[in-house]
Amino acid sequence: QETATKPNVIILATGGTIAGAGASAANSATYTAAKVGIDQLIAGVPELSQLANVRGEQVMQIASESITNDNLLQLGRRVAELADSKDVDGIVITHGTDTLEETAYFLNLVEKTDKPIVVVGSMRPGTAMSADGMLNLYNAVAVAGSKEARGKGVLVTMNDEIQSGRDVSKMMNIKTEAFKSPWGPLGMVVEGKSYWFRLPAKRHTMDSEFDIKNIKSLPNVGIAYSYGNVDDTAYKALAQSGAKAIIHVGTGNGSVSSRVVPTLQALRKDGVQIIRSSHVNNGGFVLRNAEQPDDKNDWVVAHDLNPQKARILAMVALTKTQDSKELQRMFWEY
Ligand SMILES: NC(=O)CC[C@H](N)C(=O)O
Repeated sequence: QETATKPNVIILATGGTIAGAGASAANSATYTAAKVGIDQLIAGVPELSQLANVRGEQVMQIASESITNDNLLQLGRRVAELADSKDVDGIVITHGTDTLEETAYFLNLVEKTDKPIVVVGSMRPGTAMSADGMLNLYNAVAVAGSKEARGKGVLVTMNDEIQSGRDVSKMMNIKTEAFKSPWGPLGMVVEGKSYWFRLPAKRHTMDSEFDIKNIKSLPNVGIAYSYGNVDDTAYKALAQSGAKAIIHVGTGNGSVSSRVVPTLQALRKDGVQIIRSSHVNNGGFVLRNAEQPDDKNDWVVAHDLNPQKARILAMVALTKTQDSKELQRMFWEY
């Protein structure tokens, strides 16, 4: 029943394991993602109605490894429309966990609202023993409906933690404690109540210079992974396929093999932006002019952003500028 005192929370469903179904309760890892519709998901957690007036909308029904830039834009535009509505107090997005961190960071950059936006998934399908989706969704609605969550950027609620959508990453599959941030969670949500401990320091949402309403399309940005004995095949192929920027997934401090350096210098001269990130576990901590002379090569560093998050920021940034110095500024600020 609708009441004036409860917040209005919209759940936008996109698929993933939180909407997954397996053959038996023992199937925690073997199942089909994106099977269950949003109305059924909401009906499965009647306690949601104690937290908020909840309404669901099926935006897509996919496993998140298959998300496209067009899907991202479609979701981003719908979030912006709803955030503009005075009948909406908070937005929850159910999402597959594989690319959840990318979508959360994208929305964190482009949504001009201080209303809570919470992205949530699960590691086990609803049909499994000890399924985690119900509680994760309950926590997401609790946070999205709370006043304290306003203005804190896009959030992710998994495993009782409130994480910043900018920082959080799927660090482990299978485990329900899959999502971690190198800088720690922002808070906890327990029995529908949130407990906050820190705030994001980077620019986001209201304070961002990017706006989904001004983004018509996203440019082609590719990722090339580095390792011992790497050659330049992948970098050249990405450039040939029209990449405007290449995220170099370097070793350690985003270092670049001497076998690849001349190609990356040449690609930059041809107009391709080269952005150095790292493949160390948490995304690393890549500093300018350490390991490689970025000033001389006119390259950019991704700093603490992992490669997939660096790709998101590069795409969004390139809708505004083609200048590598501006790009670098954005990589420090977001
Ligand atoms: N745990 C999950 O959500 C993974 C399922 C699927 N690969 C997806 O990302 O949608």
